[in-house]
Amino acid sequence: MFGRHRHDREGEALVEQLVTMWVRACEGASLVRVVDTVSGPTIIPPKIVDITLGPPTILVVELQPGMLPADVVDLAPRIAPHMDAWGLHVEPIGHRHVRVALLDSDPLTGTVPLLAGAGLHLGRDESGADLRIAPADLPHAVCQGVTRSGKSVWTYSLLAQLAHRPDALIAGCDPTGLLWRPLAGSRHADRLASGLVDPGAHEKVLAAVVAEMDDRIRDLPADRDTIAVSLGRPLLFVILEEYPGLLRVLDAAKTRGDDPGARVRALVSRLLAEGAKAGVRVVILAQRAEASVVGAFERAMCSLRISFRCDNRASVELLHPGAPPALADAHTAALPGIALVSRPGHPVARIRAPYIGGYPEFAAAVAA
Ligand SMILES: Nc1ncnc2c1ncn2[C@@H]1O[C@H](COP(=O)(O)OP(=O)(O)OP(=O)(O)O)[C@@H](O)[C@H]1O
Repeated sequence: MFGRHRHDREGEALVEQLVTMWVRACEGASLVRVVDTVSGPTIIPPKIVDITLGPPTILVVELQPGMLPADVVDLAPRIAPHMDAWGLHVEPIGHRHVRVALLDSDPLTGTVPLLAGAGLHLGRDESGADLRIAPADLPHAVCQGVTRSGKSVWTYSLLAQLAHRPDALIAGCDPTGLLWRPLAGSRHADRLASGLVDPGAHEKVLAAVVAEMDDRIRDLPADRDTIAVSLGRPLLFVILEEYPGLLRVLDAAKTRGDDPGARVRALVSRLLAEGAKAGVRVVILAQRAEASVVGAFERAMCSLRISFRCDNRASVELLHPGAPPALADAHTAALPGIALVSRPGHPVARIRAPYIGGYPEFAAAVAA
């Protein structure tokens, strides 16, 4: 029938039990193909073709015609309890099979240390794999999460990894006034605007970065459409901390002849639209990536999207349209540091962000 990697009697009984549970769970969750036969409709669930007893127990499952791996992912929250599992980790194998790991407990419960390495360490997924992206490969990003969800800690880890890289410069706006304090006097300081005492400082910084981007594009050799990142021309990471809050303050200062919020929006739009080829990467941070602030254009430009705990399913769907509803609902109760990540070519995934510590550890890492 199929490979069983524990050949004792107990193993045989377990395998049979798992097959029965799988069939019932798939029937209950409607993960079945219905075929009309002479004796009436017949229900056929995806077929288990291999079982490796764990923990974690791994099933290799052949999908029925018309099914996609994403169908199993979507229904996993309904199937898992009936397989006596906390959850299922589903990975496609080719087009017709999936590997289903039965998880005893949330694999993201433990803290993940920030690990040094070539790419930026952005988190660890449910299979234990670290999500690393080389700085040059990082697309524009948007990160949301309600208060105490772990957004700041994730930002601290990102900045700690960028602060000492000779091929990266940090720029941007921090209306809270805390993020840039440890970078005072550093090589990044010229491009950082902090606090709200002088809201115009944020526009000046963004205008300077846009001017730098224009210079870089103007200087592109005839045979290139993207700049070569070098120590002389490092990547420019434009971090927009609490971007909606900044825009609210600027919009409140709007007068008949002056609209600073519109100008800042226009500068950020230019960075998003043209920055990638000039070595500019934008990271938008918000409690909620509300449509009035992070509109369709901004979302389309930010292909890395990270959501820490959100207050409701609709907030999750702002950045992860098409996420399984059960996953989006469960994310409203996520622990601090646990996020959903969407990026091109990958299904939405749960990760645990690396933990660098609190503000003192961040300040020490950035200043070191
Ligand atoms: N990756 C993580 N691993 C473990 N614990 C974490 C992680 N991220 C955050 N925490 C815990 O959650 C707390 C809140 O995190 P953080 O300050 O980053 O939230 P926040 O979303 O930025 O909230 P606020 O908007 O209020 O600043 C931290 O003090 C820490 O105890």
